[in-house]
Order: sequence, then C-alpha cells, then structure tokens
Amino acid sequence: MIVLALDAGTTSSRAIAFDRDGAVLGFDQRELTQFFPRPGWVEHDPREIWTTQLETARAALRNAGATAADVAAIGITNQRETAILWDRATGAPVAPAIVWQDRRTADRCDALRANGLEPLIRAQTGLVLDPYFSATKIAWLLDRVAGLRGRAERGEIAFGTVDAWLIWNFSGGSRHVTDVTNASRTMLFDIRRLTWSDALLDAFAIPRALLPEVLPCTAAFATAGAEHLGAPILIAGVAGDQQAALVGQACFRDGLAKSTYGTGSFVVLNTGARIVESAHGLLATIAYGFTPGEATYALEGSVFVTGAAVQWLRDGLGIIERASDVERLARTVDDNGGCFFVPAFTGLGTPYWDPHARGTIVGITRGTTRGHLARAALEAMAFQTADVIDAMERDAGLSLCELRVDGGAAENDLAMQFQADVLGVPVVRPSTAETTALGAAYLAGLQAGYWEDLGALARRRRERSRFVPAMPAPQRAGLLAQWRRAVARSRDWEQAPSS
Ligand SMILES: Nc1ncnc2c1ncn2[C@@H]1O[C@H](COP(=O)(O)OP(=O)(O)O)[C@@H](O)[C@H]1O
Ligand SMILES: O=P(O)(O)OC[C@H](O)CO
Repeated sequence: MIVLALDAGTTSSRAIAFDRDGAVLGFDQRELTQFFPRPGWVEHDPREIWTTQLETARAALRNAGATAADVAAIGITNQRETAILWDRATGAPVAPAIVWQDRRTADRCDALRANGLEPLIRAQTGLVLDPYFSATKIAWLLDRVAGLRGRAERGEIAFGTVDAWLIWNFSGGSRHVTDVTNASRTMLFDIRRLTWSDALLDAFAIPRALLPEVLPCTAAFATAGAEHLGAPILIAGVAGDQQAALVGQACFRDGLAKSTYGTGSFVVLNTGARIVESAHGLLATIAYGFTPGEATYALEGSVFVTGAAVQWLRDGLGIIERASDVERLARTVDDNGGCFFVPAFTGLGTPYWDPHARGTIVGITRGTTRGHLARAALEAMAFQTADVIDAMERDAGLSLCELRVDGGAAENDLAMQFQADVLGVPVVRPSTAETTALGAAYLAGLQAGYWEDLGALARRRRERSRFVPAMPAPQRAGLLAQWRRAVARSRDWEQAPSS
C-alpha cells in the first residue's frame, strides 16, 4: 500500500506517492499559470488548480506503478490564504482565485485598522491585519461581483481555501470542509475556541453560510469519487503547506522549528499548547490538530524574498544561468568583501513589516565582483532567517537547539553553512527533500492507520546533512550588526507618488 500526497502550491501542482518508509515511489508536477491583471494583483484559475492537481495525481500513481486500489489514503497540502468562491449548485467558481500575495485589499486593511479592528484580530486569530489573509479578499469579491452578496446570504455560494476547493471537487460537491490550519489563516477563525468567529464575520460583513466545516488535520474529509482516480479513496489528512512541512520535519515538540527556503522563506516554531503573543511581528497560528477541540500552536515568520534574490541574479542581472550556479559563483570569493544585499523587492516581512522598504546593496567598492554579489544574496537568506528566529526566541522565551530546513534553496551548502554560522545552532537537512508532501502523507497515513503514531514518525526521521556552526561569536555578532545597518538603509524608501 502507498499514501498519495497532493501539494497544491503557488506556482505548481505536485503529487507524490510515498511508501511506508517515506520513500518516493512516484512523482508528478504541473506548472500553474500566474495571472497579474493589475499591479499588486495575483490571481489563479481555480479550474486549473483542480485539473492540474487531478492530472498530477493520476500521473504520480502511474509513475509509481500503482492503481487506486493500492492507495491507503490521500493527504492534501496547499498554498494557504488564497480565496476561492464558487456556486454550490453548479460548482463553478464565481471569480478567479485571489492569491495570498495579492495586495488589492491594502486600503481596506488601512481603513479597518483606523476603525480599531486590529486588536480583536490579533486576540482571536493570532494574525496581523494584512491583505495576505483571506478575509478581506472574500469581502472584496462580495462587494465587487454583481449580485454575489445576496447569493452568499441565501447560502448559494461556498468559500474555500485551496484544500476545500479540491475536496469539494474530489467529492463531487458533497463535502464542504477544511482543516484547522487552513482555517487559522483566513483571519475569521478563533484559534483559542477553534470555531469561526462571529465577531470577525460581522466586522468583515461575511455571511457565515459561505464557510466550510472545520475538521482536525486527521479526519475523514471526503471520499474521492471513483471517476477521478479509478476507485474511491479516502482523503484523510489536510494541512496548509508550511504546517505540513513542520509535520514532515517531525517537529512535534515545543521548541522545534523548521525553515522552508523557496521564493521566500517561512519559519515555523512549534509552541505546543501555548499561543504566544508576539511583540515582534510574528504570527501565532495553528501548527496542527489531531482531534476535535484540540490544537498545537506555532509561531510563524515570513520572509518575502530569499530564493527569489537568486532568481534575480539569474534573470535580472544575468550573472548566472541556473539558480544552482550561485553557489559556485559565491565560492569564487572568501567572504562578502563588505557587501550586503537586502532583497526587499516587495518590502520587508517579519520582523520589520515595512511595505515601503526596497532592495538595497551597500558596501560596494571598486573591488566588488559578481562573486561578492552572489555571496551577499546567499547571506541575505541566512540573515533574514536569523532575524525571524531571533524574534521567535525572544517571544517564546527559548533557545533553538537546531533548525530543520527544506525547500529548493536549502539545497545550497554554502548558504546552509552560513545559516548555521549566523544562528550559532546546527542546521539540519532531512533525507526526504519533499518535506511538505511528506507531512500531508503523514497526516493521511496516521488517520488511515498506515503509520502508528507521532513517535513512530519521529523515529523514522533521517538526516541527510548537518551543518555545524563554525564561526567565532564576535565575528557573528559583527556581521549581524552590519546586516542590521544595511536593513536600516533599505527601509522606508518607496514613497507614494506625489499628486
Ligand atoms: N542551489 C540553490 N541555491 C540557492 N537558491 C536556489 C537553489 N536552487 C533553487 N534556488 C531557489 O529556490 C527557489 C525554488 O525553490 P522551491 O522550493 O521550488 O520554491 P517555491 O515553492 O517557492 O516555488 C527559487 O527561488 C530558486 O532561485
Ligand atoms: O505555495 P508556497 O510554497 O509558495 O507557500 C505559500 C504559503 O502557504 C503562503 O502562506
């Protein structure tokens, strides 16, 4: 038997068939079209999310030499916050999906902040008032699509994050459900009481009839109809992708943390039963929940640009051909030569939350080379992550013992060694690169009895590489101090055009 994990990401749909050892038996991936209809807007086609996901599921099974009869359960993980509204009668989306990166509701957030809504949001959802989360995206659609609010009030419309949309389609429209981690990113979910918040639904003027039922991450979400994969299969595990990576990295104890380095980086720290209120711009969120009414919590920090800075070296400057070439280029120099690169292309996230910051390279001299720039881009990944972890340690009152890493840019040995050096703790790369999908598989497999319990999963964790800090503490402190001076120079740069 195998477990099939579906990973509906921002830029691609992927499907992976895992065996009991967590080995990948079959894999498939399809690109997802990105739509940028206006500056600051980011949309997806919900139908394309569904069709590509279904195609990858079929292909992954084929590639594994398996059929639906071999699948113990399906696990789903997904880009979070992205909002989809559809007609319950026809299953047709009423508009494109508004993606988590979309900034169209920034003004709405400013107005709500002026009305004093932020303390309620922080207290109930653990989030900050930002267009990133689903609530203002849903409200925007209700206000802008003709007749939609009335239809929503009459119960004719459904809202879902990507997980709920996929489950609806797999179940032929018979199941409208999500899991606690995805619910915790909507800005409508009370993470203490683990229910939708009437006060927030009211504040955002969102009818309750839109919302899915919320289940733990391990549950009988739905049965995928035989018409899709050849036989009925239980969808038994669901989590948002950053939470799924936490599970895939077996961060099951308070104080364990992972960082996923992709386009940007997401750092998640397990805080156990504690909801930690951050004084440094971190989000309190749900890590996972296994039974109704119970949840484990996390602190999360988001860095908008890490791997994307390497993409910029490739596409913007043309100084490398492939992202992986950056390491060779960076190794042509011994250090950054005094050059610091703050890749604040779209502002800065945790802990600065400065939408007006812009990319800055400081310390350039006549001796600066492409190698120094490459090195500075890699060091920026590590410095930004160190800023988030510093905030986490202060908020949670603990010291990290190691950082577990995954994602495309975590394949870079130079960057990961530097990460260990600036953190002063080991950085650990797991044997399974597909940690997010593995986490979704774990959740489904736990529910289906394919794996025994969390202890069994933690015991089967294997390390592929361990980077041990080697930098003397004074050197680390000096570099971090210089980095923070560079950040200060990047901040508050962009100004609204004068009218
Ligand atoms: N060897 C490498 N060193 C540094 N960055 C890399 C390397 N390989 C890939 N990347 C970066 O990692 C990102 C891709 O990682 P991935 O996990 O697929 O991201 P996402 O899921 O956000 O699309 C790209 O931004 C790319 O520039
Ligand atoms: O799809 P990813 O990997 O870019 O992740 C997106 C996050 O879930 C957004 O919060």
